[in-house]
Amino acid sequence: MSSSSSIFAARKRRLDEIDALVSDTFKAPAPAPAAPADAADAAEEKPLFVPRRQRDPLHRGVLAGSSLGALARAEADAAPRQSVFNREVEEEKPVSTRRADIFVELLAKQKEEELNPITEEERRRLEDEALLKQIEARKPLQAGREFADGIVYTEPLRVTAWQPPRFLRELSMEDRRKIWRSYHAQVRGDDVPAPARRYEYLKFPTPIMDVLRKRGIKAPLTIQAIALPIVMSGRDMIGIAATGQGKTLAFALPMVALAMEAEIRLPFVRGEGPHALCIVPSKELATQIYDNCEEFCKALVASGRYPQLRSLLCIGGINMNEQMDALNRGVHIVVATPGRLKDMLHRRRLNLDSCRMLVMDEADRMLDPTGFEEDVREIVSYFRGQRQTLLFSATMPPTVGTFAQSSLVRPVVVNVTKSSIANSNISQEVHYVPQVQKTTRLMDVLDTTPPPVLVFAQNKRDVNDIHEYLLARGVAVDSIHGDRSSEERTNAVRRFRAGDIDILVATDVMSKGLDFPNIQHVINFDMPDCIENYIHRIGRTGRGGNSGVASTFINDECDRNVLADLSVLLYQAKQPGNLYLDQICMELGIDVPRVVAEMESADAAGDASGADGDLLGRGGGCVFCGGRGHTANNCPKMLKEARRVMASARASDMSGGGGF
Ligand SMILES: Nc1ncnc2c1ncn2[C@@H]1O[C@H](COP(=O)(O)OP(=O)(O)OP(=O)(O)O)[C@@H](O)[C@H]1O
Repeated sequence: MSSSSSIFAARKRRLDEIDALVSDTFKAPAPAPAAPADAADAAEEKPLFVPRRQRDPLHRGVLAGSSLGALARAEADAAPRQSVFNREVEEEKPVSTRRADIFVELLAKQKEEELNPITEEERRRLEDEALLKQIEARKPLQAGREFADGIVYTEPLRVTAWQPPRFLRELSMEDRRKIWRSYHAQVRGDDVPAPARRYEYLKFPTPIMDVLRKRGIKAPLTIQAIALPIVMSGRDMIGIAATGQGKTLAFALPMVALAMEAEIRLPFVRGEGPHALCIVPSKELATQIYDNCEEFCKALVASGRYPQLRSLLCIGGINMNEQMDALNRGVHIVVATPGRLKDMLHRRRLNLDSCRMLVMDEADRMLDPTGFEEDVREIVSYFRGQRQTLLFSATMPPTVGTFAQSSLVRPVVVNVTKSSIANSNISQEVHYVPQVQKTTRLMDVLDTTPPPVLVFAQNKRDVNDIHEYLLARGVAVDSIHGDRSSEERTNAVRRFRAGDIDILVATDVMSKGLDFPNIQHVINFDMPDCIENYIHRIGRTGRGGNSGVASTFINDECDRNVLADLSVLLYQAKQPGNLYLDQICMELGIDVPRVVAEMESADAAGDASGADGDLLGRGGGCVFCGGRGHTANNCPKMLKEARRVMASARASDMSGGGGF
């Protein structure tokens, strides 16, 4: 197929999808039960109740940065600004009609493009630019008081008195750049502290050094060597490093150090704290980080030379009454998932009045408008003073990274993934497996490596089916997904960690941040719906310098754009290709070697330009999900989100409330 006809075919498909969405929107809701005559009269007199969030055109663009968001925002911007006291009364259009307007406009725009084509490249550039503008225009994360008083911080907050040893302080900027280059790291920001090649340079107390030694940790890994001096100096930071590269210590150690220094300076009285807050997307990850911090806190107090530090695990499913003692005495460190933390803040069981460090691990998920952004906004609104903000992740799509940067104070961005975002310790295999043969093929692939093995599937039902299938064959297996109780999830993780089971089957709930000792093999029973999740999933193996295998089943049911992303990723990571992936790329008109060459030359140009390049990958690929085999125009994640937003809008229209 020629490339222009394949582009046309792709466009046609997209038009069809949009047509389907539009016709879905117009679909009449199920007829309501007939109302009594007088009730019907009353309904005619009173305007229908429309929730406030639905009245606000911005909320219809909850999918910030999407075409939907763009159109909704454009609509909001175009509207004349009116004083609260001098407001024209406008006839309110029914919500569903307004939403339909957006789609009609979107459709018209697409059709016009069909009639007056611009070059593919030009169109992509314009769309990406518009998308990034939308993201940049998003309100930064702010505490309530900052918002009310218009406070803008311009200088970083010195949260500890720590300073680097003199010889590091005196290193010239040029020498610092040389060291970063020797680490293959890209570092951007002004006046960035020099990296520390040894833990001794970081001056952590002896009990902390003893714990590191006990864990077999001798020298800082790259992200730790670069990030720790930056974080300890009080700078806001975005740290991007491939999975399993030791990001946790880069923020856990400073959290403990900050809490320790604060407690020594001014001991807590009842009900105070925390000094440091870490929020993450899953309970399992929160537990893992909490355990990490606890080990350091316990070692400090056990030495008899340091005061006791109390940390709190704040996740759903945990009985907070059991932690009342710690809460009453004041907690120094809180590790939380957003839902439970919001609840604790609402009920004033916890406050952030003295919190000076905010950490988000898996930050792209935390700040993604389709993830936890709204929750994070609410949590940040509880802060009462300036804080140091640290964002860590293995992936950072440009839209999220750009927004994140806008919410930090003179941030330093550290990217140690270089051009290859896939972890090179992982051997990646891709198998074409028809849907009906997947389970039998799973047994074959399982036989190729020793346990422990993690199997990922997209749907909870598939996870249950695989679990039962393996159990029936006498395999020591357990499973995790969102519908299993907290207790079942905790047990499964504990048994897998302890080696009581060989195989854990899970949805993506387990794909981010979890660190199991020495996983040999990750099997993707299906291809995830975006390339970021693929990177996180396979990153459960090949961690901390170990090697591992990742096997992925693909077939005609997979999203072709995600397969194109995978093809680029494999080529970039110098992994064996796959004929089926090659064929997909050919059909989509994607020249994989050229895409990779362009990415590498953009990286090289960034390196050569020194301190002011862009580390958030805006040089190519999809600005919405970071995939390199497609652009925002045909981003599967965006399309999926559009469908989700439409479905929830329909549901709320039908129930008469809720909003997005
Ligand atoms: N300096 C070090 N030397 C050796 N091993 C280390 C070092 N630092 C961390 N590790 C080990 O590396 C493994 C991965 O660390 P960690 O979980 O922090 O990775 P990560 O970058 O956060 O990964 P992910 O992106 O998946 O969350 C852990 O088992 C950890 O104990």
